[in-house]
Amino acid sequence: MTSIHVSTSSSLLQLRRAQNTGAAPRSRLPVLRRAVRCCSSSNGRSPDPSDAVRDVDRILEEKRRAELAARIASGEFTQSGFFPAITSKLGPLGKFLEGAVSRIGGGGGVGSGLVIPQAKGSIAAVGSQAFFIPLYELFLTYGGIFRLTFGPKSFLIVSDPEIAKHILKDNSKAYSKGILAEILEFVMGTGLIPADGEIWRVRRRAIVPSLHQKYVTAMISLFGEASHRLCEKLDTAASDGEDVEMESLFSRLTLDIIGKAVFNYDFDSLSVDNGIVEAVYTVLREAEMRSTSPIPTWEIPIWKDISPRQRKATKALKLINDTLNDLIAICKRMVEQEELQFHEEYMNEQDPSILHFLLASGDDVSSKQLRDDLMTMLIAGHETSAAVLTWTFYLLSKEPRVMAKLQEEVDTVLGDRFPTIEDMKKLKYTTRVINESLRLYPQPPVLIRRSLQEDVLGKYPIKRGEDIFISVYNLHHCPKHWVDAERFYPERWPLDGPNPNETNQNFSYLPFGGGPRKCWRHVCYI
Ligand code: HEM
Repeated sequence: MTSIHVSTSSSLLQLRRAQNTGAAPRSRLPVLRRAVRCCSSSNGRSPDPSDAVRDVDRILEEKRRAELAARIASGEFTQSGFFPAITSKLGPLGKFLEGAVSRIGGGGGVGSGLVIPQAKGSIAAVGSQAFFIPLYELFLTYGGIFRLTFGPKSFLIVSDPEIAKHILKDNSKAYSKGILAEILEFVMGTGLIPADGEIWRVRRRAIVPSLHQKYVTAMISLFGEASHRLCEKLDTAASDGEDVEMESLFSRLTLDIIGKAVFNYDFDSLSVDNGIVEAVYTVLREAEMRSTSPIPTWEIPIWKDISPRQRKATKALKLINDTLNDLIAICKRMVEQEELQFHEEYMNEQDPSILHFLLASGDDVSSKQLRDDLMTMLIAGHETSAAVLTWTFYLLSKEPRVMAKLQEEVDTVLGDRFPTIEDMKKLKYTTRVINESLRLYPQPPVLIRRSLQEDVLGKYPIKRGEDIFISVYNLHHCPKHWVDAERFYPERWPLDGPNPNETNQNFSYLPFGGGPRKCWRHVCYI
């Protein structure tokens, strides 16, 4: 059998750009919406797309960028009306900025003669694009740190690796998660992603040890089984000549995996649409809506009771919390009955989940914190992984050369087997493909922070309370750092070299963040 990761022996995944449907993106930050067509193929390799078409695309893109840069540089855009204009074009992030700006105070100038460059004007020229594209254009014009100002409020956009390193690592204690924590509070509470200070320190120390080698080994088997179920679904679609939406399928795949990996729950969302899956998506959509709403209606007491959307969200959240409570109770009973002593590499073979590890280690079952952490892992692990898979397959569909090379490696290393932890180390080119996909389309494309005290960023002093967006997308596309930055080229990192990360790339590459708040996924990143 010839297979690539979640692809199938008889399926050729041809991703094609969905026409602009105007549909709102489902996730909190906009992710790729692509349609995928499955059709039969003898060997799973796609034919070369027309070079001519690609050349035309490239020329048009270059022309569009040149025009936009010229318009920004000419001062055509005026500051008045800039915010509504930019926010309408930044998609969910833009609305999020607008909403956040109307809700929180902030902004602030600088305390010395040095003034951070300030972006001005309307961005009407950028058309209907994901928000990280206009932020990139602004970065090319205004540099590694600039201020987006809207009346008395403002945000700092950071695209400079040194400044990113300073905020994320060297002086990380001086920054909190700011707006992110405010927006996610209703769903994640003080879970590991939004938490700051002592709560974060205590919980990170409790949870990260659960990701030991034995757990990762068990998880890789789980990934294989879940991916196989997806492959079967794709094979059926292929033989029926059916269109499938890969973003949705990858979301279901990662939800199924996270459910098992974190609390031993089988969502089985690839096969059925049950109430809990819908509840998870209702809550995710509510988080997205809250991040984009200019008025926080959910804070108005009476509104919660009369708004059908609010009532639906509250009901969904209750269903998830009740389910989590049941799972905690079941797991607690298992822990009480087992004779296994807790130790460093503790793992219950029937239930290797993180929840089981935490309860066996003595975590407080009745605590809201435990639920917040479980919910955080459910959301953090599932959305990001689904988006990375979708973008990677999109890129592969555009580069048959890379696809063929990857497929050859997978066939050689795996043949017909499911992958093991040892295989992961041998899948070097496959890893580079994912590294490169994460470079071109990082998830999330921005990291959000707020300064807790005065600080100096680059040469600019900043005040306490500044809201900061570190644009990972800009860092990953910076033409100064990357040769041929827009090209999908996994070979840019030699196979016998180290795995690229923020340290060996001097904070020009940080798909998993950096410093103490880095994604713990890197702990098990092989
Ligand atoms: C390809 C997949 C993933 C990507 C690209 C990714 C990316 C990131 C990034 C960039 C951060 C840093 C956020 C910040 O600094 O504000 C982060 C943090 C985090 N991620 Fe991931 N992540 C992925 C998968 C996962 C999975 C599978 C889980 C768990 C099941 C997870 C759990 C977390 C947690 C708990 C944090 C917060 C860590 C802390 O603050 O101590 N992530 N992730």
